[in-house]
Amino acid sequence: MSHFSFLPTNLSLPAAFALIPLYIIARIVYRLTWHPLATIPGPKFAAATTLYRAYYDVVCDGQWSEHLHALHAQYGTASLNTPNIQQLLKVLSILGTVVRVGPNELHFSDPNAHADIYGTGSTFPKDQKMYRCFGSSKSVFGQTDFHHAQKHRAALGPLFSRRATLKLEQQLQRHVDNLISRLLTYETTRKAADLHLALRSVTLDIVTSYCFGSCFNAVDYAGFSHPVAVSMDATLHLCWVFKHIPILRTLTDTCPEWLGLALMPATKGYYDQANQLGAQIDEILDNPQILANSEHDTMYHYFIEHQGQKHGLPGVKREETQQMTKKEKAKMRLWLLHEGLNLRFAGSETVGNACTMAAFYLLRDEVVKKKLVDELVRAWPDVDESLGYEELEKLPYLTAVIKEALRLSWGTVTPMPRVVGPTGGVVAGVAVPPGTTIAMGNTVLHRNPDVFPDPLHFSPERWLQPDSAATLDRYLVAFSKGPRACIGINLAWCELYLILGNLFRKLELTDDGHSSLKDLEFREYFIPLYRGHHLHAYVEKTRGQ
Ligand code: HEM
Repeated sequence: MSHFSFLPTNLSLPAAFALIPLYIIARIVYRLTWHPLATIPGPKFAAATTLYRAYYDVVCDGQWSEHLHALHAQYGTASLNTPNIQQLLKVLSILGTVVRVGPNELHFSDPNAHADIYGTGSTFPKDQKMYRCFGSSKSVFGQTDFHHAQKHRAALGPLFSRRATLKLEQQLQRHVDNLISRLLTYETTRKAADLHLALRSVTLDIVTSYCFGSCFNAVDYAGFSHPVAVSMDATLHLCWVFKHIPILRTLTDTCPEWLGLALMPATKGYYDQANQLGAQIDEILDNPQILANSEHDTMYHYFIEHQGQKHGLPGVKREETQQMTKKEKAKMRLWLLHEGLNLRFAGSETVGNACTMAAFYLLRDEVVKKKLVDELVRAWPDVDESLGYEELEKLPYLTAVIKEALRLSWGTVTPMPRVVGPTGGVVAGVAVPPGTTIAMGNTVLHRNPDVFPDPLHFSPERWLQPDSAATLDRYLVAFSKGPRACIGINLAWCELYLILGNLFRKLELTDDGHSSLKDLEFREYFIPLYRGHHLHAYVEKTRGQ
């Protein structure tokens, strides 16, 4: 929102240049004094310029979400300098729960703010300034406009319904069985397996075969280090550079690959994935009949089967793709590419992180691990039989372990920004002016000691209290909430139960002794990128049960 515009339009070029510093100074003065957010506590530098945020995003290598904790602590006790009693009361009522973190941006810490920003009934659009940096503006995730996104979700939603997930459970189970067999090969070598990469690989295989009908077999790759599984982290840090210098995003999207690679070698992972997925899309658009041979419905079936058109999107019938003009095909290709790249990413890193976090804490706490294993053995006495998702989800301790792992793996770690509409909004009792960007980070809510006492302690027991479903579940926001919540939530829950249930029923895992809490420090690039040693474990087959 620009509240300040004073430059005359008929200036000569040198005069205009001479006025630029004046314009910048005037804008800063305005932001610090007359701007509608001027009375909200927060660092003056952040109120003056977005360079403040860029510093924590880019220079500090993804440290914004950590810094937010410090800001709320600091501005919860800040001394006030307000000119009148109304303003004083206003500031006192919001003190500590909201901080002005940018010229036009507020961050909230009041637990109730989450529902106001993201919950049922919220129609705030996503903030384009951030979401465009991911380069997937045509995907469900990248659609910032609320109503457009709802159409898109309606077209893709059935692929991720509970029914659709249950239908494909056996396929998921095959990937999990493969993971268990691969991990068992480490029993003979007596080497510790990289669980972080193993779990990332199985979730990558699951999401790719679920959404695209084929996968990389990343689990079979030596050391679980398939290039795609590894390259996702290698590319992600560029997103904040793209956010603060959007022209670089445009250049990456439009320039030839060789030039993009020469200018930014770190984009190789992105190009590799885009090329691989692009080849599959081309094959389907050229010969859509191959969809008929697919073992099950995929993302392509949901778009290239009239579903898209039904919901007002550029969907086509299978037989119609051959009659599409070159331009229409290119449009369709880009759309499918954005969707595919996003689903591959959204569906593998997140589930992989949650599983790794569960394993990390279970391997450090014998008491918690034993409770889980005892429950699994009771429910699943014969390990050679299989136990399905619908049986596993009835197990209270396993469910509590998963919820606690979701809480401490955060889901996304970057506060997801939304923009208040032209009539303004109210968040946690604070009136927010039109056009303001608002957000509340999952780490801030999941670490709130009033909601989750001793928040950094992994305690499945907190989810087993008689009233926890009523009191705690609404504050577990790893999947976000409301109309823009995670569309893959059913698939994710199914994966979490199958992977963790099988892992801790069939294998005896022992930490290799090199992991510590320090390894949980992360760089924040929408999702957490852990800095430390990957979790490794010695693997044995479960015995005597
Ligand atoms: C533990 C696993 C997962 C977690 C914690 C998680 C978390 C989230 C969160 C927090 C959002 C909201 C993002 C935002 O508002 O910008 C989201 C959106 C989304 N997720 Fe997930 N996710 C998980 C698994 C999956 C899976 C398995 C898929 C599909 C393969 C998926 C696909 C999506 C999509 C397409 C969106 C965009 C929805 C929209 O913007 O309307 N996610 N997810």
